[in-house]
Amino acid sequence: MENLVSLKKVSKQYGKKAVVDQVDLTISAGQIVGLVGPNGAGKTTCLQSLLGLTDYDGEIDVLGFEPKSQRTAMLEQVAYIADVAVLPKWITANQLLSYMESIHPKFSREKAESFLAKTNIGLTSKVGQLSKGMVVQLHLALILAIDAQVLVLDEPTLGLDLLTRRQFYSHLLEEFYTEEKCILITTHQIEEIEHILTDVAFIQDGKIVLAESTEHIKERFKLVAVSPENESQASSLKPLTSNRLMGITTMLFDNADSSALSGVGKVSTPSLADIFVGVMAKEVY
Ligand SMILES: Nc1ncnc2c1ncn2[C@@H]1O[C@H](COP(=O)(O)OP(=O)(O)OP(=O)(O)O)[C@@H](O)[C@H]1O
Repeated sequence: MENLVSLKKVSKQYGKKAVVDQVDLTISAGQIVGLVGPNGAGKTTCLQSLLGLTDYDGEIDVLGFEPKSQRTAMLEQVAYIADVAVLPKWITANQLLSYMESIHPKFSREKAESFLAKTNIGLTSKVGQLSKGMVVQLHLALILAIDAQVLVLDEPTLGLDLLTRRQFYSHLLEEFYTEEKCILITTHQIEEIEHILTDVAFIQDGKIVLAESTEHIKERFKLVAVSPENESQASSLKPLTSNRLMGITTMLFDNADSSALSGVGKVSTPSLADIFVGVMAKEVY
């Protein structure tokens, strides 16, 4: 697989604090990577570094460009939705399309219009007259109409209702994603994107604490509902976390022997959210 994005030992300090700390990450064509971490973990700073929006130490390569020194050329091939994305209230959808057409060589007005035709946004609608969800849809129409190989999304569905969030991700897969492209996405709502992710990177205190394909991660971690008589035996297998609810103890294991696990209870595959909580707990305690 062709590498589209790579970060090598990337760090960023604010004062004495390293908010991004020696981050290594590569993203290849066809990958949809979730960068997941608690508030203040360094997700946005990582994205800003790879978009050349902030200075950093270390090496970043995006489609052969160095973001710090070749930002303008790089951004012709990279599309980006920021969590603080703001469009001016007075502008109409039509004016926005014309503006994008005039500044971006890879923007297709036809694509944007066909996307907007599936929404309630008219070409004469002003941004100020749209709901929050509609503004995100308008933004998405602009982004999806750019023939970019790399798409970077920072909390793209923040503040949207469940239906609009689902719609956002299905549009993303249908209208943008192909095997030649990659998507890097940060979100707190991991349950909602786990079905579309090919890979996940967990970040805490600026450090990547786990980076794996979702396929491999689900083979590696197991959840076991342990019956009371097997609790001490299960504990000796060193679970990452242990939770008791209505008399049943559920333990999360990382790389434990599968026959030993099936000997102490009912084994199932955890969700990415379960794994995230387990890995973060291990890093904290
Ligand atoms: N301009 C800045 N000056 C000083 N500190 C900053 C600046 N920008 C970010 N930080 C700090 O860097 C750390 C990482 O912030 P960042 O926004 O990257 O986190 P995040 O993982 O995106 O968080 P969230 O999920 O809350 O959006 C935080 O401790 C934040 O306070």
